[in-house]
Amino acid sequence: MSKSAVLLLNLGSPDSTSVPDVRRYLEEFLGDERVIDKPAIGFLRSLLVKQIICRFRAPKSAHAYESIWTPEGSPLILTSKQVQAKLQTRTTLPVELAMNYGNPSIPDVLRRLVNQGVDRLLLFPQYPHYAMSSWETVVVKVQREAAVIAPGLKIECVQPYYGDADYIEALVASAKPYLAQPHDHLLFSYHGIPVRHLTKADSSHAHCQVVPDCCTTCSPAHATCYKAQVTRTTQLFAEKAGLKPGSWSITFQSRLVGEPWLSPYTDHAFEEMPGRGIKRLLVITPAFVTDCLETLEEIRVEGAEDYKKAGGEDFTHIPCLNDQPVWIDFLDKRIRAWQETGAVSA
Ligand SMILES: C=CC1=C(C)c2cc3[nH]c(cc4nc(cc5[nH]c(cc1n2)c(C)c5CCC(=O)O)C(CCC(=O)O)=C4C)c(C)c3C=C
Ligand SMILES: [Fe+2]
Ligand SMILES: [Fe+2]
Repeated sequence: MSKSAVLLLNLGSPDSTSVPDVRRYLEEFLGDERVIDKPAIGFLRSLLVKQIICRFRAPKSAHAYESIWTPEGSPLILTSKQVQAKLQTRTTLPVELAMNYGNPSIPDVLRRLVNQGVDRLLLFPQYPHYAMSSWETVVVKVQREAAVIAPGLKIECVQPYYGDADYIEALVASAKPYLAQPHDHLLFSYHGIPVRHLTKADSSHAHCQVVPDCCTTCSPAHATCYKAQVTRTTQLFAEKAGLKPGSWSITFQSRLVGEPWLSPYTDHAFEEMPGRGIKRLLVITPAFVTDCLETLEEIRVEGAEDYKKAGGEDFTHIPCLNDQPVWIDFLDKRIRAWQETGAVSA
């Protein structure tokens, strides 16, 4: 008899905030050829990542992690485990959790599933949008590891759900109490990626950044276009929440130096918005379903500080979906649809 299971996937965190642990984590993460994909020659990339980026970045990142760390560890891992536990109370299928980098690791979880006799697995990336550096890399990693550890395992994968009506409904419901507060503007701050990753993901090389208004002009390229997908999430949110035109905008955060990343940049917006009369700001971060370093430190701590320094008065970050009932409902509904009909998209 066939035995199915579900695997929740997210990015991962270092094991601790010590500089060696953070450096090891960054080396694994940034050493991924789908995250930092230049230079193309493997050993040159490894040299760049290990010797230059991680060496200098690790102490700064360790310090940032210290500011958000909980007594039980990384907020991203802790919340992901809470989601796993809550979801497990809703379904008879085993629900597992793995991180692309660090622990719980993909090979460890695959071994456990094989020992339980699981032969059909639903991957559920905790990323609403496709990006080579997030959705694609974690799915490819599971497939690559499974080919060795669990060659008989049938793997299926929930497709990016950036436009799924249930996902938008969950996001709007979670934001509702904050939208009811007096505010001047709602900023959608998405994790950035290098612009080059967009054009690389467009296999036609004839749409993204070529066609005017490429992200709102219908194209098969949108199946792998991060910018088109975050634009769609935002438009659908604005419609569902009844936002007034001009009362919201999109920016991109968390860029590294060295090449152009998606713009406008979130940190620039925090600095210039108060000068335009935006004194009460709401920030939502839908690229992350779980609060993590990038939301808790970069937005809630650093962002609020920069915004207030520039003359802003009131700054609120709307928490990610985390383990809120609306998010568990969404995950549960998609898992049931797969169990009943094999559907991996809405
Ligand atoms: C080339 C660099 C990076 C790309 C491309 C990138 C894309 C990307 N990342 C996420 C989600 C998360 N990123 C997180 C942290 C983080 N991201 C980068 C770099 C790139 N990300 C770095 C160096 C770090 C580590 C922290 C730091 O040193 O600043 C996190 C948080 C992890 C945590 O432990 O809390 C998440 C989540 C997505 C969705 C994405 C592409 C869209
Ligand atoms: Fe990132
Ligand atoms: Fe586009």
